[in-house]
Amino acid sequence: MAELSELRQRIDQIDGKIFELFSERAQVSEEVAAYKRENGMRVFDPSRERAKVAAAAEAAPEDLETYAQVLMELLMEASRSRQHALLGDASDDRTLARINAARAATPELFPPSAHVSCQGVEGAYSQIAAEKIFRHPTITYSPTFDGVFRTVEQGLARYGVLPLENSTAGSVNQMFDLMMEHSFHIVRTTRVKVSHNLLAKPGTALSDVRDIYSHEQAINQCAEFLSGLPDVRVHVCENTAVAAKRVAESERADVAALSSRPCAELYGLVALSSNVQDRDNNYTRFACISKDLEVYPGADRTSLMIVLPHRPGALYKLLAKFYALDINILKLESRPIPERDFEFMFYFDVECPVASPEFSSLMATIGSLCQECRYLGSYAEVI
Ligand SMILES: O=C(O)C(=O)C[C@]1(C(=O)O)C=C[C@@H](O)C=C1
Repeated sequence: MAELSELRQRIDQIDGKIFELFSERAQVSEEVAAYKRENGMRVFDPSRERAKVAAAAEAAPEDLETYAQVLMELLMEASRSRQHALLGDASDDRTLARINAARAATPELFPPSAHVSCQGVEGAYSQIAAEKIFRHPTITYSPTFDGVFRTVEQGLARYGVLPLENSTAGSVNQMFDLMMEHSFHIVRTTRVKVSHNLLAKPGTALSDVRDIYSHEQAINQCAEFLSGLPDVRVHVCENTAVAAKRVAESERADVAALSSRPCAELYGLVALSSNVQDRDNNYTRFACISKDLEVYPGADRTSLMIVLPHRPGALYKLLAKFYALDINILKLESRPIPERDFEFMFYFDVECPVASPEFSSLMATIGSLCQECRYLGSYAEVI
């Protein structure tokens, strides 16, 4: 049997030849790009690619068919990315044209003040988020998340601020379900440090408390603290500020709310216990939504909602696209699509400056990999 070092030498020689051919292929692909520019042709040619993948499977030994197909797809992925980079914005992709038009029409500066819709009542964490995003927001409150989407959709408020996810409890699933039902764009995101406190009316002792109100996410984030209070019933309500308001307005002296410090002041409550969340590095991310597409300078994140064909490798190919363009995925969430059996919507947040050639290449080609691709916007996150 040959020594491992000898076998590796042979592999190195083969790889050397492969990379020589790979460079040669890239040069020919550049010539194809030039030809396509001259003749007004699109970079992506699906029928040619299908034929190439079939030929790769045919040429490979039977047990290597799938690997050969994947290799061919990756080669063409790299080749297409290169062609897109060379041809720049020559693509006729409509989404890209819409994004570029929005970039040109959006003012340089993010508005310091605006009419903003938030869910809940005064004191909600969404209010804190809105005040981080805008210097002087004029906030109106809607009882539901759906109401915030509608207010923005109908042009009754220019922006809406909605929670997306929490570092301890995960995604706000309802938000991703509502996204499928509404038309909107994302123009900014921010993070708010969340610290929950058990608030009650002055005079209530911790041992008196029988019922606790809060938002589902806050309840999840304080699971350990709540498990230490066995005789207490926990009730879900719209948000943590609503919970505090309900306690303040209650006739009873044995109720409490998991809520924020500002809500204690706002509703005349006192903290029976402070910072009761399971983890101290507890953050919630909020999105600022608008009706029209606005892309401000410095946008380096993009959100997409994608439905993929039900075929082996569909998600893999999409991930390979991000990989080939060196685009980092910040978030990937999947939600079932209502009324479709086990079909899923994939929500992506990716990191890629909107002015980069990689972004143009992504937007010009992503449509070919998806059944549906909805572009939600490109934006910066304010810390
Ligand atoms: O044949 C072409 O039209 C090419 O641009 C080359 C190539 C490839 O790399 O093989 C790249 C992109 C197309 O989608 C199809 C094939």
